[in-house]
Amino acid sequence: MCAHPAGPRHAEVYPHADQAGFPPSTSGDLDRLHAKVWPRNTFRAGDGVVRIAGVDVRELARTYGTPLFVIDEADFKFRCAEYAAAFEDPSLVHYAGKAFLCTEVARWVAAQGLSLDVCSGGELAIAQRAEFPPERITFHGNNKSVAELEAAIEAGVGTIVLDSNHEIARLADLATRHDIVQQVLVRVTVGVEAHTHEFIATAHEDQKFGFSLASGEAAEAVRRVLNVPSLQLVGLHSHIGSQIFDADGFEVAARRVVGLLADLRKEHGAEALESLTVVDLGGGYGIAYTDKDNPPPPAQLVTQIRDIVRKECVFADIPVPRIAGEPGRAIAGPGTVTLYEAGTIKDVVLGDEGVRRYVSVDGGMSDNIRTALYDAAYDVRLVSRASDDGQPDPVGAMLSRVVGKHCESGDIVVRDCWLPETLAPGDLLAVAATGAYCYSMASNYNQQPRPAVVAVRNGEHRLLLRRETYDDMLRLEAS
Ligand SMILES: Cc1ncc(COP(=O)(O)O)c(C=O)c1O
Ligand SMILES: N[C@@H](CCCC[NH3+])C(=O)O
Repeated sequence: MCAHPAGPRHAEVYPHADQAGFPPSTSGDLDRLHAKVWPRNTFRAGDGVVRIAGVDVRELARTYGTPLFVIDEADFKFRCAEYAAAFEDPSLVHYAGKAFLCTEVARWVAAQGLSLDVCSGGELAIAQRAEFPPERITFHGNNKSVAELEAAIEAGVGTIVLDSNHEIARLADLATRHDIVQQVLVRVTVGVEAHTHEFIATAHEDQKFGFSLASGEAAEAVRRVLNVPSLQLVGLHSHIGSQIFDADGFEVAARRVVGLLADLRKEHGAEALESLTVVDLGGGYGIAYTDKDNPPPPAQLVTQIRDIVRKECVFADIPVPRIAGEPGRAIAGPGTVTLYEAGTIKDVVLGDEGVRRYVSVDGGMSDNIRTALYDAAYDVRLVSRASDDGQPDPVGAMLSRVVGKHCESGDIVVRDCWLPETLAPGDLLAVAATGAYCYSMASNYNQQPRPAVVAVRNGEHRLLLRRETYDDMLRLEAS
């Protein structure tokens, strides 16, 4: 064991330590749970063991096994309420179910008065199972199938966001055949380069979503919709990307959408656009994955966006629309952690570059693909005990890499982090802020069953999704 985590040994052995930030200088630092990164109701008790909403993580692991997604229910609901207040009307907040959706979560969202954004027949099926009020459902997607569109109509989905000319034709036909008038939004590609990872930016010209504003496609889509009696245009939509911290991209998007609105009014007149009362600026609100991330509070960002829309509308002399949004990550992400059990631990000597400690856990890229896909950063902590285990000797910190159990060297959960030198197989690790796009992007790679999901609240825990079994996977075998 080294004398002190910040001692010279670490500077020599880990020249690349800056990737994980400075080494923690005390066991307290190693064990710290930064408030902006961890679920609101998480704390490390005097015995060193972490409780989430009053529930001991060891009890969760014993009861449900690991890997395990643990949702702080109150945290999720708090964030729903925060966005409802920021948008000044809960129904204008369309929780993006792609971040994470199961029946119980859909019920929470419904009970909070929020609307729900679904982007597939499968997400719609969960919403229906939860008896989510259909008029508060919005259906998204660049390639909704005819069957999905039909299911949406039959479910009475409130709005469908149109994404292509083929879809306008398909939906017009289906709505006519069902003898209904379907409310729709037109998704506009505003040409914004959002400051985020290339794979999660969605409003630059060269990608698959929406109708281009610059080329006139968006205005042409509106013309088409206005000519179809079975479709009613109720709004314009824009989504610039995901994990965005600053308002600049949203502001440009808002300005361009309002500009289009003004042009449309000139072209078609106020009466023809009477029903067009909503501008939905999508989701994308960023969250803190590590203590280096500083996302603005929802109210601040939403207010900035709303102010821009109002100002632009006054300038263009058009009525101010209702402003809707679609936060997914910002509601589901921060309140969930993934619990893993540490397995094999290897110290790999990197020549002149020191040693890298590989800590393997019992999950990996099958329950969190984000590190491999987007080079995402996460905060990970030992949670089943204090680093020093109550002993007086200071504990060393090892620059570590938390990896999964898959046959893939890119199977990394946390690329660089400091973990106690005393970490041993059987210890529990928790990775913070895994509520969005981890379970929902999970796979069965290497025939790994998907983890269970539990909710914790007021010292109690309950299962939301059970762990997959080998039988669940084998049931697909046709012979
Ligand atoms: C149309 C649309 N709305 C909302 C979201 C949710 O985004 P986020 O989870 O970043 O808030 C997405 C995903 O990026 C999306 O594509
Ligand atoms: N799945 C992405 C975000 C894309 C969201 C859907 N458009 C992520 O994990 O960050």
